[in-house]
Amino acid sequence: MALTLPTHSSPTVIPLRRTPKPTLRRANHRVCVASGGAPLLQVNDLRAKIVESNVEILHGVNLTVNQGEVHAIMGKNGSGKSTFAKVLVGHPDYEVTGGSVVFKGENLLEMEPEERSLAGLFMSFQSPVEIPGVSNDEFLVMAYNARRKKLGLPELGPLECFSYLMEKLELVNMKPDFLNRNVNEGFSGGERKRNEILQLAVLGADLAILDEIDSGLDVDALRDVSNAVNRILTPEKSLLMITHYRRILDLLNPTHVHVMDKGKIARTGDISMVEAIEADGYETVST
Ligand SMILES: Nc1ncnc2c1ncn2[C@@H]1O[C@H](COP(=O)(O)OP(=O)(O)OP(=O)(O)O)[C@@H](O)[C@H]1O
Repeated sequence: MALTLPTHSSPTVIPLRRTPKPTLRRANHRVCVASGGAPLLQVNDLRAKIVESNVEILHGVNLTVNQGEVHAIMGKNGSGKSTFAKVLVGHPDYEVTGGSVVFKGENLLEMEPEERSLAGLFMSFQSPVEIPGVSNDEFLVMAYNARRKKLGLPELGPLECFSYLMEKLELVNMKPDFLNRNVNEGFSGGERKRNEILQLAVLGADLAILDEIDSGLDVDALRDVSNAVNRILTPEKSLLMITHYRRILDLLNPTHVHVMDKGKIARTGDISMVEAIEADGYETVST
């Protein structure tokens, strides 16, 4: 299923950490790639609509994420950030109506949601769902072994799985009791978010998409989650996070910050752009 990589006009930019003033660029302004890793995700003119209503939400998103980069997407409520993330993982509520998405050299849009996950795409949802009747450890072991199989690795037996899961629990600073409980059933909002990061730690991913992982977390939980994400990230792995808040950006140190507006990436810059947003709102950075 390998495809020729398409040309694209994604907003790859050089992070300007020493620039004293906020850096704002038009999304279609093409400059050099900063982090220099191989392209991992290439989104070109992606358009998508809600299946039920036929309303188009994404009106031509362009974005390139290279290996080792940390991207943050910000933007007003309702600008299309979560829709973009959900379209990337193949959520059935949306239909792609145009454009292309290449992930690790393959056409992502041709893959079923499960194939996308096995290929190394992980998404933590804004509101993680419960899976009644399935314990957290059963779910994690099943998903992890499926990923190992896809990678051509032997499945882990129960004892190996147990020690692997304990190591990951420690990474996320979660109590072992959470393994015996059904996935997210009765979990508080913050516990659900922490559990999402446990899933990421267990499964591993080439690209993790975290949709408002910081919402509803207390300060300690936010620090634990950020520490865990920083420890999971390697020079080959990348992160795409959606957030409204500066605090997580300071902890995860994005290489690129994008502003989504009306279903498009309207601006791309570095973390200094967040200062402008916090001072003057999105009007100064939207189209
Ligand atoms: N399944 C759906 N059914 C109906 N409307 C939808 C659906 N999905 C998205 N929308 C609409 O599409 C628009 C974009 O929603 P989306 O959740 O992507 O915004 P967002 O930028 O993530 O917002 P927020 O910052 O509030 O989380 C909104 O107006 C939303 O109501």
